[in-house]
Amino acid sequence: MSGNTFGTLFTVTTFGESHGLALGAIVDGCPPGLELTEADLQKDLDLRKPGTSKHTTQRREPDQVEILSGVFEGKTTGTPIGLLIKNTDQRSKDYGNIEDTFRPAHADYTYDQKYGFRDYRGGGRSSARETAMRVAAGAIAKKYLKDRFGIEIQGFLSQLGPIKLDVKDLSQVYKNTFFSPDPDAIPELESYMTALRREGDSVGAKITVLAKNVMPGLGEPVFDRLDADIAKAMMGINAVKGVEIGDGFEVIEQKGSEHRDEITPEGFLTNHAGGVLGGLSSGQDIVVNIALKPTSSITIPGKSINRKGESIDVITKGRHDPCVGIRATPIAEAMLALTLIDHLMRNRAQNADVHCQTPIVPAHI
Ligand SMILES: C=C(O[C@@H]1CC(C(=O)O)=C[C@@H](OP(=O)(O)O)[C@H]1O)C(=O)O
Repeated sequence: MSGNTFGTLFTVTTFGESHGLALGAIVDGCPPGLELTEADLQKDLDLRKPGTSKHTTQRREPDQVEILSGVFEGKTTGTPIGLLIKNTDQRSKDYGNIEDTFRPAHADYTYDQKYGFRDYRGGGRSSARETAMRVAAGAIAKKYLKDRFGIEIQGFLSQLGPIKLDVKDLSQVYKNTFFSPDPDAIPELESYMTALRREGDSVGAKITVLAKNVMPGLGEPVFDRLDADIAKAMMGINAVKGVEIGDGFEVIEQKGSEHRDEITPEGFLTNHAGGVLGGLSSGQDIVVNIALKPTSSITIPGKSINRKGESIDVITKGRHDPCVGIRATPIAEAMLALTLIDHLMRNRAQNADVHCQTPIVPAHI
């Protein structure tokens, strides 16, 4: 394996580079009989695609997905689902000066060290453009989880640089290009981003993703605990530098009496654990937070070296996101959906005939 396949029973293999002909994926292990059309995938792809706001990259890609196989008469057949998105707006000349130099904080240097050379056009395989395929595959997982089990996945922007967002109205998240759960904060986000763009700089962000109505018992201790696999899924997204489940790093200062989620027959009293106990889903909401670093492609010159190892100043050209976190919500949702569907399949394979005598406790009172 060389790192381009995710999952064990429900698998996604992606291929493609930012400036190549196309991006593609093979989704294997999808149960048969799921009603599926290209529109189901396009909805999420349209949320992620570039060029929809002045605060994201100005590259314009329709990200029109084609389902090549695995669906017949509107339903999945249980055979591999082939997906394709053609690249249409490559501008490779912007990368002429990147061929022999390494942008600080980008994958340029490490790709060259590992492979000896790289497709430098648009970042090649290391480009966040690759995440389009995860979103397409994740939309299949989301649909199955929702249609068959009522599991709902919802993400939102919870912080952009210094601006922390309150969760005021989750129904507004997909109606604004920031994925903000606080519509009142949009003017502040707009002016922050406008100033940042003028400086030619970039900034980090935090995304929260929730999964509701997950049944207890998903996850495979000890190495494939659900939280461990969620962390792997999230860290595999470009620019992600941190993952927290539930209270995350806040647990450091908590006492056991504060942190524990007490259980009553009517429901759990709190959810500090973020829906995972002992590496298994508890039936409470799964709560994941991820930290995305500031985009490395910025127009402020920075010190680096060329391929000969000589000192140079790098100036990045091209069309880039000043905050990759702005478009990361659908990507994080997709990766959580892919992790959950894979564990659902795995749980079904081993434990379909298990009966636990204890009733399932509601997620919360
Ligand atoms: C194209 C997308 O984002 C790209 C992500 C990206 C990078 O280095 O990650 C670099 C830019 O590519 P280009 O210079 O070719 O425009 C972004 O536009 C996308 O998300 O679909």
